[in-house]
Amino acid sequence: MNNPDWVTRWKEGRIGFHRPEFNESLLKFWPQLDVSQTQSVLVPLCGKSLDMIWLRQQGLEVVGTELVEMAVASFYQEQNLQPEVKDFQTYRHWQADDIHILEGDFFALPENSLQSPVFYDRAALIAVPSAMRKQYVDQLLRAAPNLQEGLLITVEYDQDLVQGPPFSVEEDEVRTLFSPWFEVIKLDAHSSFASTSLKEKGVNELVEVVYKLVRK
Ligand SMILES: C[S@@+](CC[C@H](N)C(=O)[O-])C[C@H]1O[C@@H](n2cnc3c(N)ncnc32)[C@H](O)[C@@H]1O
Repeated sequence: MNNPDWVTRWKEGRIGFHRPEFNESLLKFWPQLDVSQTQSVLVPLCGKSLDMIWLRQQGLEVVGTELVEMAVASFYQEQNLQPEVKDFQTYRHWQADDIHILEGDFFALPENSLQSPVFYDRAALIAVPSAMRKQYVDQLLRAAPNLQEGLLITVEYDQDLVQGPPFSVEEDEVRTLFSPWFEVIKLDAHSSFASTSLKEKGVNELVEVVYKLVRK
């Protein structure tokens, strides 16, 4: 995972993954999670996703993690929130209105530093190159060992047409990665929009796949 590339992408505005509306699958499938007792949700590799606003509107504390300062600053600015910012050893903690973002390398977050019992992964796993995906899942559980449930949204398309990210992550791989810890339940698969940059490279259609993960 090349961190300078992400900084450059944000600087140059190459953020086709960012959506100006809430994710429809989040709205549709979040109620299928058993979140009635949950107070906090983890959003790894959160960018400036509006989905954090929707999750906050459900009464949850939101804890995002994001590498790029510009993404974090833009999130709070665009939401007219004035964050408090504190420096810790491996990350900077931003927070306003119970939306916390840990700015820094997700892979460097200390063990047990995240307490949320639920996570929401949209375009996080699929942003990670294949060689690092096991490390991503290991680190998710190392930093947030109390995770009990998650909603995971991936994409599948012909990876021969274009290098990711986003990477196409097939169901078999999702099962291999998560099934040591979670029951993997496929909730939905539907065709979805391809960003302009993917379309330019010949990807006209991709399938968005939604999974519910329940800790074993
Ligand atoms: C494809 S985007 C998805 C953002 C968000 N989940 C969304 O749905 O809009 C992936 C995000 O992960 C961030 N990122 C990449 N590597 C990271 C790392 N090692 N630690 C934390 N964030 C990272 C990028 O800066 C980018 O904002």
